[in-house]
Amino acid sequence: MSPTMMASSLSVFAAMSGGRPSGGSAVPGRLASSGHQVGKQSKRAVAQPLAVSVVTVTPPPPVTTPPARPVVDAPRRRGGRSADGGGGEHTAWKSVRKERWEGALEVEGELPLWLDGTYLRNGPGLWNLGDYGFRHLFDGYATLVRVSFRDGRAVGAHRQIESEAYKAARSHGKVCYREFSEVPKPEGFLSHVGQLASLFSGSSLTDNSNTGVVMLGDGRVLCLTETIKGSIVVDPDTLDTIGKFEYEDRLGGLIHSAHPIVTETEFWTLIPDLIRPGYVVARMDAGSNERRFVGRVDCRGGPAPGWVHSFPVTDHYVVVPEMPLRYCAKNLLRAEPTPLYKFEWHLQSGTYMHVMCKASGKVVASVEVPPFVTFHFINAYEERDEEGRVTAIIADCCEHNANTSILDKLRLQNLRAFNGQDVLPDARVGRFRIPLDGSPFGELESALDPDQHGRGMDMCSINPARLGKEYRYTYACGARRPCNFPNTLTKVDLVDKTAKNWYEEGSVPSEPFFVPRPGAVEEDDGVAISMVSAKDGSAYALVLDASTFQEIARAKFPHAMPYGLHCCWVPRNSKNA
Ligand SMILES: CC(=O)/C=C/C=C(C)/C=C/C1=C(C)CCCC1(C)C
Ligand SMILES: CC(/C=C/C=O)=C\C=C\C=O
Ligand SMILES: [Fe+2]
Repeated sequence: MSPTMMASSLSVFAAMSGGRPSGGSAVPGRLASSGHQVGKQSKRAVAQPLAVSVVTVTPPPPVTTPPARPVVDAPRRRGGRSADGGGGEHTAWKSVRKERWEGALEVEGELPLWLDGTYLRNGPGLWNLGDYGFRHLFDGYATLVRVSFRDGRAVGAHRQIESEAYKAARSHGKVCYREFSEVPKPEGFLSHVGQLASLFSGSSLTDNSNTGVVMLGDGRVLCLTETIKGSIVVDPDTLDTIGKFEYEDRLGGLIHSAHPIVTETEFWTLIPDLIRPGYVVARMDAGSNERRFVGRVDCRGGPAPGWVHSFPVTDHYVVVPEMPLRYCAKNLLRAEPTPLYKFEWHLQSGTYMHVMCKASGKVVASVEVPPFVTFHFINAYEERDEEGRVTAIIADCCEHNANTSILDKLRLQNLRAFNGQDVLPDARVGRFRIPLDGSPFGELESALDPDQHGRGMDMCSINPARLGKEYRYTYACGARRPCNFPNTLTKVDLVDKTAKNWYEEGSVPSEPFFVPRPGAVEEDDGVAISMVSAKDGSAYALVLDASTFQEIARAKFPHAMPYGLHCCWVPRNSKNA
């Protein structure tokens, strides 16, 4: 690729800074259209549509399971066959077998009567197209799961999100957009040129919103990934894909943090700027589609901003992390994945934490910290002295001991290949202290002995009432060794520095999502809900008492369910009800 082409391709990854486009003229929200190039190119391919099973709505228990019809679960040419000694792959890593399903769930135990609303979980649940298997956990097409609780009963459902990327793959039987590691195969020189052109505009990037699901302050439910075009509005009851969430502003950028901070009144996001390395901090009011520029953080290291899958806020500040695991424009354009996919490890460039005042947009601290690797920040809060002055920001994250190998461990081949060996890299609750007195350095330490949670730590939640405030508990996935993936649920007490753990042999639990009891005063008064893929191929929503961390009930799906990522809670009395 010529330097000119590379420069123009970079421009589409620039976020507007200070209200002006930085280094490029593109307004990517406009350019990222329906993937015209992809459609044209795909016409030549032999259409290989995926079979789609019909929706099944079953009455309350007893539940009869309709015969599962494999739609997309065929032998892989790539992506790895079972290497678990012949017992078959764990269903956590097998593609969802039905396009959509709904039905009553059999409940074991007693669901609390106050639990009245809908738990939603998003995640990459479909990793196969015909006989082609995807490479990485993060590549899968989004599967949205719903468990609605009322009067001690539970109804479950799941459905594929109808992103452009998924619909194109379904009609053409192949990957048509750039996913986390998968890239559409070029068909000859001309289409290769077309691909480069579409990359420059951003139109070849995926809108496969397979990562998060959030309820905005106005009740709209949004599924998200790291591409801005992959912000998709869904109906939490039918799981219908309603349409794209259009950001009605000129902030630009093609990628953003997968985890905005969402409250009843606002939405905070980070938009990395790959041209002039930095981050734009933006805020959107509930009920609006317009992000407003708040401020900009310039990177202190280079050559690109650090990956910002998530970031934390306090009541008055936004914390902007600058990890040595940085975006890499060259890798974004490659056809084949590199060991760190779209990223590069730049230890020598330094590691920083920046703090921006929410009200003024001014950077009030920028400190160097020890290197770290995280996907997920847990929470942050303001440390104050006796006079009530803020002296420092405390920020906690699920920290992978500055080791990027976790990305490789999340390749499907590795996840499917568990043979009893302990191969999950150690992780911990990393606690940053960022002084606000102008000191150049911040601290990073383990918040508790990582052995308390088996040295596994990711996929965290907190009581939303403690967002940005001093807090005591986080719920996350931990480990019982040996394992190749977090296989426990853990409740971490950051004051006592202890953890309570839930474990069931061979089970793969997903993020334990905290739902507060209405009217609760205590921070841990509520439940933690996790979807579990069990060793025997069954799947259920596990409801733990968040205080004791003991099981209260499980609501069983009549069929297997794959692993999934993040969740949200839609209370029955929300604007959606
Ligand atoms: C599931 C999860 O945690 C992360 C998903 C990340 C994705 C899908 C990232 C996708 C990207 C592209 C498709 C191109 C631009 C770079 C990058 C943000 C990595
Ligand atoms: C599932 C995961 C990490 C597990 C490792 O311990 C990370 C998911 C990241 C995206 O949301
Ligand atoms: Fe995430």
